[in-house]
Amino acid sequence: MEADNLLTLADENKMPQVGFGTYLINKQDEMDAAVKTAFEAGYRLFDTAQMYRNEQVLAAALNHNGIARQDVFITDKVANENQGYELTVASVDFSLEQLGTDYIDLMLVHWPINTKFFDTWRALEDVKKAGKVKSIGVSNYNRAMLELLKTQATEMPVVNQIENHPYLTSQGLVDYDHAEEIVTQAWSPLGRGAVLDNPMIQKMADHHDRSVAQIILRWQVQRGLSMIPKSVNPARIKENLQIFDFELSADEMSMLDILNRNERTGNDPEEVYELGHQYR
Ligand SMILES: NC(=O)C1=CN([C@@H]2O[C@H](COP(=O)(O)OP(=O)(O)OC[C@H]3O[C@@H](n4cnc5c(N)ncnc54)[C@H](OP(=O)(O)O)[C@@H]3O)[C@@H](O)[C@H]2O)C=CC1
Ligand SMILES: O=C1CO[C@H](CO)[C@@H](O)[C@@H]1O
Repeated sequence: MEADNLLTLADENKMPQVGFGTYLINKQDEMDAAVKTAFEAGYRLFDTAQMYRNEQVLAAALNHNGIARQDVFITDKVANENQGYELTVASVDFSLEQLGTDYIDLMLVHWPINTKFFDTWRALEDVKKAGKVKSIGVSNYNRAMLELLKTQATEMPVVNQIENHPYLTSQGLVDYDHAEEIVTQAWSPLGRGAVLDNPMIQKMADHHDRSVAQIILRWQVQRGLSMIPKSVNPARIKENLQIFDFELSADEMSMLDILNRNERTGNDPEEVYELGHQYR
């Protein structure tokens, strides 16, 4: 895979820092158009999940656009309902079928669930050993969950995909991930639009002649995070990757850092861990 801005993961695999989120893109024509624009704009990472029910749609879109498997990095996630040892292994096989491939670049545990915690991870370690996935990671894990995983894991996750944007900076977790050589990857990096009308970020955007989204994504790049913004709008798909040709000052970075409100748009990982419930 040739791509700009590759990060080297702890297992030595390479992953693009900015990827393309596909949640809620389920119609084939919409996926075809989004993948075309994204690939042409330079995206090489595509983020899907068993829960999104769009693995097959994504694979078809790559085919329809003549994009070779080895030219992209595919992230997938084990759905809550598929957790546990046997179900996880079977679900990875099903995902491979849906994606029409014999390997997945990065497979994540979508959410931590107390009763399935170690068995699901052991299954991912084994499917990696079997060569079905190149790298393994987690999503929505806090520090305590990562510390717990360490007590029994043979190998640790190389990526922790978490909700992260200016209203939910989770700096303590980001620092912990970094110290443990785990790449923090921001989901909903634009807070699903919730941060886009912030008047202070707008002033910064005006100063740089950029959009608010670009300022936020650039802030994440300079914090060292990976991110997977989603858009179906061609202009927005492109602008979300045009963030490597300008820089925010230390003062601008600090200003964005202090906007944190610990405000989630999605589920609280601790609640999911305890209750093992499905998504809201
Ligand atoms: N691991 C997990 O538990 C989770 C993972 N994810 C992953 O993260 C990806 C991204 O998160 P998502 O929740 O989609 O939220 P995002 O923060 O990426 O925001 C997407 C929303 O912002 C709009 N948007 C995108 N770019 C711009 C822009 N430049 N200017 C203005 N509006 C913009 C989009 O609309 P439009 O399409 O019209 O441009 C869409 O409504 C998901 O698609 C999924 O792959 C998401 C949630 C949970
Ligand atoms: O990946 C995801 C997409 O969004 C859902 C709704 O918030 C999340 O629960 C899920 O983790």
